[in-house]
Amino acid sequence: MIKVQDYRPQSFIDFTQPENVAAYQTALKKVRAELVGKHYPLVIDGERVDTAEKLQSLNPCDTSEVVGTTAKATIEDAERALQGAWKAFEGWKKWDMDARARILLKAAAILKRRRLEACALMSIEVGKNYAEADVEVAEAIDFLEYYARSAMKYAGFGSSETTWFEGEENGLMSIPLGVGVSISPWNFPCAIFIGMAAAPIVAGNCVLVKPAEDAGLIAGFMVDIMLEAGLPAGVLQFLPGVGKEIGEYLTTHAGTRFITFTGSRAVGLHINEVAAKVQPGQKWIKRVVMELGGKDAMIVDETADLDVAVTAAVQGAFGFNGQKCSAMSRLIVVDEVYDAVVNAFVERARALKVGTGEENANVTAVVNQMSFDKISSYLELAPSEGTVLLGGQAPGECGGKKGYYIQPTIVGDVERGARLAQEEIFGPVVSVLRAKDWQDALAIANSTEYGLTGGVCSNSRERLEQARAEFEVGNLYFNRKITGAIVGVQPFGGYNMSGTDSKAGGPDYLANFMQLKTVTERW
Ligand SMILES: NC(=O)c1ccc[n+]([C@@H]2O[C@H](COP(=O)([O-])OP(=O)(O)OC[C@H]3O[C@@H](n4cnc5c(N)ncnc54)[C@H](O)[C@@H]3O)[C@@H](O)[C@H]2O)c1
Ligand SMILES: N[C@@H](CCC=O)C(=O)O
Repeated sequence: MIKVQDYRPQSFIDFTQPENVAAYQTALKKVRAELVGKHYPLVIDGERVDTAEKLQSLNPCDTSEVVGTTAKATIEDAERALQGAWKAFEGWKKWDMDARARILLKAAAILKRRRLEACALMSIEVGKNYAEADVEVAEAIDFLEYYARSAMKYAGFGSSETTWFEGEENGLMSIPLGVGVSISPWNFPCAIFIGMAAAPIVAGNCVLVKPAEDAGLIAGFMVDIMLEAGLPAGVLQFLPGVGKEIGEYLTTHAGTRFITFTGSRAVGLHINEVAAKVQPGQKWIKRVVMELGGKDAMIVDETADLDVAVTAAVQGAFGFNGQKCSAMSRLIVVDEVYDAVVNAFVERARALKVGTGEENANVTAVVNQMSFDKISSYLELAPSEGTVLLGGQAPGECGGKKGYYIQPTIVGDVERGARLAQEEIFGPVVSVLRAKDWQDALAIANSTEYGLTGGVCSNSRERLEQARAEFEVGNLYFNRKITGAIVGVQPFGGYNMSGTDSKAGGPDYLANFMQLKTVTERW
């Protein structure tokens, strides 16, 4: 058993302090000097492997800038990585749990030292402002620290309780699954990327990690940290590439034991389907862990503190431009306070500054052309589905820089069945819905197929308790924003079409990557 203090989440950097802003700006300069323009090859069996074709990472806030490149894995690379990982698994599965956990703790220590570099890189690569980048890197450190400690409870024989039976020893062993594929999104390209790799790895599995096409550099940065921390060759195979090519190949492959996927509902459901089909030579049912999208709502009733509600709405809707699965994309307000809440919400949102991540703007550019086009199409739809109260334009430039800029947008009086109220837009666009009363508000909140995050701003104990029981989401928040779950504090994940409710950063998350063996010895 390793000797560590109890897990405590990282605190966040206070960017109201000028010295912290100055430190961030120094890190931006360092990253511009040392990491921008860098190329990350694949890592297969501990070797750096380059490819003829490359993937480019563009700065979304200034699309004339190529931030850097990664290799682009081919099917042959994916096949080699899979075979190599199975070889590495033979050794890795025999490591003591605490020895594996030490590698995560060492990686966390390195990341703590390089915290601002990781932040600055994300400001440039995906347009995160300082606080959003910092919260994410803190989460990445937390995942490493938390999963290292969680692993302890699965170590050895008898890690789960069984009932005593006279004349026998009975016990449960948690054993790793084998080799899996981890496919991650671009919106939390540091924390989710590393959390989805570290958890199966510490449990004794080997993992092929496929980062999102738009955020390969921060992924490469994190892989370097894991290797520096001492991860043996083949345990983590780094395979930047195209989802439809190598992602499809690996999720279909007979040799893939498990898939951990975070991304859109459409891709997730497709993977779920192909993974369910047994391929020739396949000897297991693939384990699939899915974290998908959301259409998350916050309700404000007539008993709420309106200032608390409006602050929560602005933070939940526009943090990282609404590009969070947890983002408040529906604000449901009871009729009695509708005008007061909506007017205050619009005024607060109007004050948000649009600009680059490096300038620490409140709202920056969305990640890529595809997102820009998709969000723009919802902006075109908006006037026919409600009243555009703020924004509504996609200028595609800001301060003389061409980028994927969308104005923070609020659309009032959207009907519950409208596309704006049902489909995940994944940008700075909020639909406001008017509810007759509290019961109607709760019914509206539950009228989607998703079930990820939700919130209630109310001072009615009875209603909060009703929401606790009946609001159909995996993460429910009262009288605060509905984003920003902290590892170990608010285990995260949704149900219904939002995923398999696997609860990243929760006490049982590692069990997703293990199987149990019951062993009985008659004395
Ligand atoms: N529930 C959560 O915890 C959570 C967290 C973050 C993001 N998300 C969701 O992720 C989405 C945004 O991320 P995105 O745009 O990167 O999602 P996406 O589904 O487009 O892509 C996610 C990953 O899947 C890969 N991929 C694409 N097609 C594939 C295929 N056929 N086979 C295998 N892999 C394939 C991509 O290359 C990428 O790495 C949103 O819907 C958001 O809600 C959910
Ligand atoms: N865990 C993050 C959301 C991750 C999805 O994008 C939050 O709680 O806001």
